Amino acid sequence: MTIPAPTPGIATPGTAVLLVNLGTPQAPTAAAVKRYLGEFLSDPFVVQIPKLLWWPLLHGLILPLRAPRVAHKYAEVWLPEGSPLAVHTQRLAGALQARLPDVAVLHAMRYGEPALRERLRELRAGGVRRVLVLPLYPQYSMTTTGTVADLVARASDAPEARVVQDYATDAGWVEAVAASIRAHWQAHGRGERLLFSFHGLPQRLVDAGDPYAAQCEASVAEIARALALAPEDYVLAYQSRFGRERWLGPATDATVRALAAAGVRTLDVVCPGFAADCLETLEEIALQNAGFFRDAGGSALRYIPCLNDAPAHADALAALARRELAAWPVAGA
Ligand SMILES: C=CC1=C(C)c2cc3[nH]c(cc4nc(cc5[nH]c(cc1n2)c(C)c5CCC(=O)O)C(CCC(=O)O)=C4C)c(C)c3C=C
Ligand SMILES: [Fe+2]
Ligand SMILES: [Fe+2]
Repeated sequence: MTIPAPTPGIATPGTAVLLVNLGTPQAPTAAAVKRYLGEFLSDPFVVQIPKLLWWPLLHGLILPLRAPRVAHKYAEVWLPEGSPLAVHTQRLAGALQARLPDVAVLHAMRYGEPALRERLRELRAGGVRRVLVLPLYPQYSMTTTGTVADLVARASDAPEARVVQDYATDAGWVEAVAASIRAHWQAHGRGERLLFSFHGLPQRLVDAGDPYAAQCEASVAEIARALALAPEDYVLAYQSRFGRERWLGPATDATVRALAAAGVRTLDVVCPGFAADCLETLEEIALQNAGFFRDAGGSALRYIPCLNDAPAHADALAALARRELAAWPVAGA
């Protein structure tokens, strides 16, 4: 880890910005997926089943059955440099560092490597006194941002920390997403319909007060406004259901099939809940759901990539970080 020498500027010396993403396996193999999913699905913020019931089910049934199947899917989207989620997250941190020369910009993962817990320890040991933690989830959920904030709050040997809660309607981020959609239309022509697909969540959590669904709706409303879309131009759906209980709806796969059955031939899909392309976008949307659409009579599902390390994305997040740091009073200053 290199921490830049203190220079006068927007931030006090000893300040860092830490981008945090979910995490991903180290390799597209069943063993690596088992290790990663084991940690992820053992987090009580993600799965709320009592440990005594969940543990045997997870380790006896779910991981042995799911890991080989999911490893095969990872292999289909794996990049020469590694897992797409890891590669794009690391590149985004680099792009942010170039825009914030006065602070150290690093990335970490909530599950797997580089571990958030370890990063916080390293920052403190490296002389960083304040860290702005920026979870790469535009919309807040207790299962994502919530568990990052919980780990940060419990980390005793960490710098003083602030956690960005969400940026679902941040003007810079909204414009970056809208610009990526415009660029896609420019390159490929405009599809008959635009589908906004977000990662799903158990309905039970939304009913208990998780603001995630409301924030997804707010993001869509702002992006639609930026693009001057009419209500009939677009739809919102939720993907990646896991387990048997009811999840937020409508489901992306059912929506894609219904649109094709209703006569839509070209469908554009964007996933504004994901900062970086990953298994859920590159495999589930661009491969699997594209197949569902064709099988139901559609001609082409055209996937619009995540913002990844696009300049407009890095600009928006750098501006967000600058604002957060400027609003953070320095003790004794
Ligand atoms: C109870 C299960 C899950 C909840 C709740 C959940 C919420 C949630 N997840 C993301 C973002 C990502 N999830 C990803 C993969 C993934 N998610 C789950 C389960 C839950 N997610 C599983 C089991 C998996 C692994 C893949 C699989 O086995 O199907 C990823 C991709 C990771 C990668 O390596 O590419 C992301 C990103 C959000 C935003 C969210 C709540 C809003
Ligand atoms: Fe997930
Ligand atoms: Fe999935």
